[in-house]
Amino acid sequence: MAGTIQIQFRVDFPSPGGNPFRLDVNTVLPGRGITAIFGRSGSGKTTLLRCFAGLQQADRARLVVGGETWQDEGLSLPTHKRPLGYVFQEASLFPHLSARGNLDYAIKRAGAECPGELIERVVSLMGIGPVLDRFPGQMSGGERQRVAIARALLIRPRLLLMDEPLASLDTARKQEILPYLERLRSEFDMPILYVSHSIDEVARLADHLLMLDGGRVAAQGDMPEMLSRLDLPLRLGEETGVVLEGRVLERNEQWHLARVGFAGGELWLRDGGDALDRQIRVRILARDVSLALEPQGETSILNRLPVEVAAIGPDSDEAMALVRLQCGARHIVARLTRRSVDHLQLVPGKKVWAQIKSVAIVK
Ligand SMILES: Nc1ncnc2c1ncn2[C@@H]1O[C@H](COP(=O)(O)OP(=O)(O)OP(=O)(O)O)[C@@H](O)[C@H]1O
Repeated sequence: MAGTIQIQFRVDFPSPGGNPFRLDVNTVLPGRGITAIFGRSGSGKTTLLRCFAGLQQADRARLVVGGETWQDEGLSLPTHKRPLGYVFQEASLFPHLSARGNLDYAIKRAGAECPGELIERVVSLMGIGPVLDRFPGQMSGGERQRVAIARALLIRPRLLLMDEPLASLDTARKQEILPYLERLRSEFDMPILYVSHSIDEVARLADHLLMLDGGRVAAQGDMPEMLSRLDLPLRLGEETGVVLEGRVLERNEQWHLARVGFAGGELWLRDGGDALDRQIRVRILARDVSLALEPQGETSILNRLPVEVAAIGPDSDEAMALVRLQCGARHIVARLTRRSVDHLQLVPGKKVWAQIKSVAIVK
């Protein structure tokens, strides 16, 4: 299984008088793209990343990255011999060194060849040219974090671990740094494991989603598909929704709208300035989807799609229910009152019309 990441970790934290915790994970992850690790606080996300890095002792451990065994019975590469980058919530830069000094230090420490071209490429990718001579105390939180990511990239890792890299930043700084992470995903062919609490970040960045619950893998799979499942302990409440990947088919200048095609049909949405044929991700929140039995007449709603009820599940709010809808080859989710589900006599297999109030481009 070259090109994959095979993991098996078992860690026990005894807790005298409290609840002991066991991380018990045995799975295979994709060897490319961004895998988001998602789960409630205390589900074991950081412990799992620490196992990857060899920072956490495990009772049982096996780690094979792209065909290379980093850990198995009788073998455990020490942390500094594992070709990985680790980015934490707070950029852990040396305060007495400039950004450039921090990068040089990391390169020397890794003892690896680091060609000038790679340094230039990484500095430009992370947009840190203007701050190279500044010290961490003279940079914004977002700039510091970009330097920390650049530092991780310069050791030419085979795997990048990111533990809530945006969690300490305010919303504006998060928005500023997200495009850099997208470029990182598209320009560096390296698997990234990305721990996040934020479904917005997951929707925007992830290709694959690993859900942890109580130290175990609750589920994993393709990110858009995972977000449409009702059987997972995602508990996103108002933020429940799906992500669809589509292509810009038409841009209407008069109305500033764009027509986007996806595997389940077409949607009109506010033109986000994306060029024709460009691949984009859109997010449809379940609360913005209502259902009708007939293709109704006049309405202000732009998007109305024929769908089939695939499943009905509970919501975190007792008055509400989630309805998973098959829409061509994709799924969308509607959040309705339980009364409406009853009133429309919704059952799996029933054909209805989904009216979508708002579709947002994920950016
Ligand atoms: N060194 C340790 N000794 C004992 N228990 C620990 C240790 N490290 C973590 N734990 C416990 O293991 C469980 C998982 O912790 P972990 O930090 O991996 O969770 P997490 O999913 O990353 O949480 P959060 O989202 O809050 O960061 C928690 O119950 C935690 O208290």
